[in-house]
Formats: sequence, structure tokens, C-alpha cells
Amino acid sequence: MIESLRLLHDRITGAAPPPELLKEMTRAFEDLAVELGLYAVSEREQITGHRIDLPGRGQALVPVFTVDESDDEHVRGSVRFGRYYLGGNGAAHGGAIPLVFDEMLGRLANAGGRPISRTAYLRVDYRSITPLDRDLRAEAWFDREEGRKRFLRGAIFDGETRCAEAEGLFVALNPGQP
Ligand SMILES: CCCCCCCCCCCCCC(=O)SCCNC(=O)CCNC(=O)[C@H](O)C(C)(C)COP(=O)(O)OP(=O)(O)OC[C@H]1O[C@@H](n2cnc3c(N)ncnc32)[C@H](O)[C@@H]1OP(=O)(O)O
Repeated sequence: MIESLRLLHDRITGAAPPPELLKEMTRAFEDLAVELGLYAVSEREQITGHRIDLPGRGQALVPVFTVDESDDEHVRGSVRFGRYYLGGNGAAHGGAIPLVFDEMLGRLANAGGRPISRTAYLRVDYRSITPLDRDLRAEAWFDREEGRKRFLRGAIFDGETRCAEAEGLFVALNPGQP
């Protein structure tokens, strides 16, 4: 379902359908929304974002980061920004790129049985445009740890070109902290 939703996002973004089709789609979306409303659940019971066995944890917000190799200190894989994430002139939106870094760095920060942490800051440097519809190399690694503070870094490459890089601070939560 989420794969189909991602495809739909890309197709909607890249299409200018005639008014009749727009009306038909609007009705279909509204009907689906009503039907899904009948099955509303709490955050704990929801499926999207909780299925770590599915690409992108089964959520449609963040572009899918596909892991090729990982250990507790490092992760390497690929990411592809579809048409949905277009900013302009063929480049990914500057707000879509931090989504990927937060996901990559956040997952690594919490890997290896470490207590759960949250992003305190995420700094992103855009070194060149991040193109759409290409498999881009993406990496994240632990820089250092100071008490509850975990400093991680990451980068996204198009071939040899460094598209963007990030540094994030993740702070381990105290017991009972939301
Ligand atoms: C369930 C299945 C899914 C599982 C998959 C999961 C994958 C998830 C992947 C996605 C993952 C996505 C993850 C997400 O997106 S998490 C969502 C986005 N993040 C948040 O909502 C976090 C909001 N902020 C907070 O909750 C608190 O501020 C935190 C918890 C971060 C710290 O507040 P807390 O009261 O606990 O601690 P403290 O204030 O005493 O600070 C402690 C230390 O940290 C230093 N410090 C703090 N902030 C900053 C800063 N901005 N720059 C520099 N330093 C900073 C501070 O100086 C101190 O250092 P020191 O003085 O001790 O040296």
C-alpha cells in the first residue's frame, strides 16, 4: 500500500490531468479517507512507520533509504528522490534532504541496543544539487559520544559528487522523557 502511495505521490506531482479526472480522483480519495477513518487507531497500534522490515519503515514521508551494509557505528546504502520531492529545476527540495539525514542518523544513533535518543540539532550543508530519479549513495557514521550526547555525521553522493552532508546531535532520553 505504501509503495503504491509513493508512486501516486510521484505521479500526482508530475501530472496535469484534465478536470474530469481530477474530480474523479478527488471523489476516490475522499471515499478512501472515510473508509480508513473507520479503522483509526492509536499511535502504538498504527502500522506505518513501525514496520522496520519494510522499505522506509512503511511510511511515505521520508524518501526510502535502502541499507546495503551497516554495523553499530556506520551505515551505507542508497536513496532515491522521486518527483514528489522536487524543489525546482530538477533538484530535490531543500527540506526533503534533512528528512533523509534525520532518518539515517537517527536510526544509527539508536542502533546497537543503545537507549533511545532524539534529535537535538541537525545541520545540513548543501554542496551541490541533489538530483531526482537517481540512485544516490548515502552514508552515516558515529563521530563521537559524550555522556548522553551522540554526534553523528552523514553524506549523500551522486557518483563522486558530494550533494549534501549533515551533522546531528542526538541526546539519549532520560527515563520517562517523551
Ligand atoms: C518503534 C519502531 C520504530 C523504531 C525506528 C526508529 C527510527 C527512528 C528514525 C528517525 C529518528 C528521528 C529522531 C527525531 O527526529 S526525534 C524528533 C525531533 N526532536 C525532538 O523533538 C527533540 C526535542 N527536544 C528535546 O526533547 C530535548 O531538547 C532533548 C531530549 C534533545 C534534550 O533535552 P534534555 O532535557 O533531555 O537534555 P538537556 O537539555 O539537559 O541537554 C543534554 C545535553 O545536550 C546538550 N544539548 C541539548 N540540545 C542541544 C542543542 N540543540 N545544541 C547543542 N547542545 C544541545 C545540552 O547542552 C546538554 O549538554 P551538556 O551541558 O550536558 O554537555
